[in-house]
Amino acid sequence: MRTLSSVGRRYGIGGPWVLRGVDLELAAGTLVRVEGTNGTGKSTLLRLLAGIDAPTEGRALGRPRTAYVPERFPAALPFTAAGYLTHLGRIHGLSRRTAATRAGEWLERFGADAHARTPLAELSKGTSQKVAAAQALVAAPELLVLDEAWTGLDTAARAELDRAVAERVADGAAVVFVDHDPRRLADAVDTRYAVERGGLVRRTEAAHSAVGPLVRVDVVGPVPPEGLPGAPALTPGPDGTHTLTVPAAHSDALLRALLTARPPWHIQGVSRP
Ligand SMILES: Nc1ncnc2c1ncn2[C@@H]1O[C@H](COP(=O)(O)OP(=O)(O)OP(=O)(O)O)[C@@H](O)[C@H]1O
Repeated sequence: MRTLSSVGRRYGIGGPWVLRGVDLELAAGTLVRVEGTNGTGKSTLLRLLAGIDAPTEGRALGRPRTAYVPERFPAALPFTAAGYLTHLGRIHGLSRRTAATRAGEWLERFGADAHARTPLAELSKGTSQKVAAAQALVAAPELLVLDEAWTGLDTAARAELDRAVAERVADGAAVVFVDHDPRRLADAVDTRYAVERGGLVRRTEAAHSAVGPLVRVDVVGPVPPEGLPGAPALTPGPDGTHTLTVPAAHSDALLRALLTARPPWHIQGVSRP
């Protein structure tokens, strides 16, 4: 339904390649997680998949009806929350009445119905993030691309977005997401990819939840090397700290690798997440 074929992307003439030689075929009715350390090109990949950016080389094929939630939602548009969602629904081909009904339903599902008539520019960050999620769901897209769409949502809205994703997949859509929580939708993910050194690596091991309990390791050190045991999910923290999360079966090997790394790592703590 959407395919990237030998895709490369760089910004500016002669700039470094952010992605190169990327092949990816999205299938209908699948949930795909994209991982990778900070700045590796996850957002770039998602924008290419969503079709709001074009490859510098290679080809992006397939034109499913697509919706996208960016990392930062451009909220400074002259609409109320409900007006904006209705407008987007109309752009996607819904009748005015259906668009307005769906807009109301999604605002309610995300717990933002009290702000239906609030101008976008006056919404709190959390509510704006709810509108960002709602705008992507209003027209039941065939391809849904979520770039850290859970960030900034309250617990209930995060759970609602999990449900909405599961519904889209059950309805035959492809959903691609990036999220810092390694457990996000772990039971439901069909395929995981990591963006590494400009390429895309398919993760073959099962999703974390399927391999038992997780271990969390808090470390301070340089940017983590690639290829650590257990393919840990990485969350950067303040002041050079990182949190690595791996299946418990890989934690001893991971700790050994961190302790013997050059330059060395300082392990601050090991816990159950
Ligand atoms: N519009 C742009 N113009 C110039 N450089 C860009 C642009 N967008 C991204 N980049 C660069 O491309 C590289 C990859 O960025 P990208 O945002 O895709 O990574 P990411 O993995 O999503 O990062 P993060 O985890 O921090 O969101 C970075 O070096 C970034 O500075």
